[in-house]
Amino acid sequence: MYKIQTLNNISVAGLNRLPREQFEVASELSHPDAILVRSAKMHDLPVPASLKAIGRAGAGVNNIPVPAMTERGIAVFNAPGANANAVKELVLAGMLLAARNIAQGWQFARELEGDDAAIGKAVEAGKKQFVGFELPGRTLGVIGLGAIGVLVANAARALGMKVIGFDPSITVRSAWKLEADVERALSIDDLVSRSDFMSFHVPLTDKTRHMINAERIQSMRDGAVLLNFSRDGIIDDDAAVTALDAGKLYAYVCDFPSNLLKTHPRVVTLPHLGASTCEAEENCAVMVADQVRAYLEDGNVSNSVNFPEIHLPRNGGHRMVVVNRNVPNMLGQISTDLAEDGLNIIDMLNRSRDDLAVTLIDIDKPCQEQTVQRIAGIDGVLSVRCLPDAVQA
Ligand SMILES: NC(=O)c1ccc[n+]([C@@H]2O[C@H](COP(=O)([O-])OP(=O)(O)OC[C@H]3O[C@@H](n4cnc5c(N)ncnc54)[C@H](O)[C@@H]3O)[C@@H](O)[C@H]2O)c1
Ligand SMILES: O=C(O)CC[C@@H](O)C(=O)O
Repeated sequence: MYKIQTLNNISVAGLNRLPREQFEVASELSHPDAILVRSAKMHDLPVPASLKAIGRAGAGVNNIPVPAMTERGIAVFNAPGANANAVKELVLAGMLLAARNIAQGWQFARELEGDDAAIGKAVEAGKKQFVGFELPGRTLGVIGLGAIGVLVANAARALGMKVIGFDPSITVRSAWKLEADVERALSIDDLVSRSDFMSFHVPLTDKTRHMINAERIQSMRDGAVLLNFSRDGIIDDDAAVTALDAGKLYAYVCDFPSNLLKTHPRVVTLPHLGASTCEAEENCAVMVADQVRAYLEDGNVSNSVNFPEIHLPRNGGHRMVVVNRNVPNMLGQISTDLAEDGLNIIDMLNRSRDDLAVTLIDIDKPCQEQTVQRIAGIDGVLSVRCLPDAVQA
């Protein structure tokens, strides 16, 4: 029985991928084999010695101390692309909210008083303050052309906007999906100086924090609109508010409210709703539940942010999963220990990523605790476990 701890509400569709006969799933339990999480911050949480995997039911992993998990041989999975359409739709809504002053107009309408004749009169007198502008012909700059950025760029093209994008590490997969007439910006500075709207779809890292600051805002077109559905911290909010107050920026739409932003007349903040659709919540939960299950049951790895992709079909034998540093002679030492315990390797696969390697070894006899201890004692081995035998179909 594997134990799975949930730190946030995880869609039932995902939890249903973990059958109750094999998985105990609860928000409070001791010695979890895996944790499923959405946005809960894990940086200051103790890490149980039993933990083998973390499944992030979403895209961003800045709430998880990934390097520390790697150091302990714990796999971290996310759900790439599973909520991208949900975010894209909210970004499109955000552009319209800003361009048509929808939030401000709605607030005005909610505060109207008097009988309907009085309201009608106030509407006609007041509406001129909410005159907006249309999207076709305007330029959208998209920073980060991954799962979300590509969808946003293509949707904006379909709305008649000119689109320029910047992503120095764009994948071939994303490049194939991108509409051919999305123009490549030479740099962030090039992009910000030519855009009417800017939308950010990058992870929050030390390199992307405050990627938009006072200096970059000064080089923007007058009346530009910023959209941040990525992470709190990508934009320097103090600089954005100063520029809004000075009339340099037209509007700021973001998914991360704060005391500074929440009541500003030119800011629309939403309570981190980017991925909050039934479809996205289900997609993310199903994807990470399947990935965590595959890793716990078979050692196979898909969509990890710190482990290499590795897939070895179960063709009999008793499987051992070794996570080790990617240094010379690890396989030599592991196979020597197996041989000394009289175990024969019938299948083996080793994959590495950066400083870490995963080795799946199928051996001819059930593995003993003493063998696990010997291999765990090899300098550079981060974790070892023997898996229950696969259920034969
Ligand atoms: N508001 C929400 O609810 C919500 C939902 C999903 C994702 N997000 C955020 O959006 C981010 C992007 O999600 P995604 O699914 O598109 O991820 P992704 O990994 O598919 O794409 C991220 C892209 O950013 C690019 N990138 C990284 N650093 C860059 C830089 N300095 N300049 C330009 N490009 C850079 C990468 O090359 C990659 O192509 C996530 O990391 C997460 O923080 C927010
Ligand atoms: O789980 C959520 O609601 C937010 C997820 C989002 O921030 C992400 O990075 O995928």
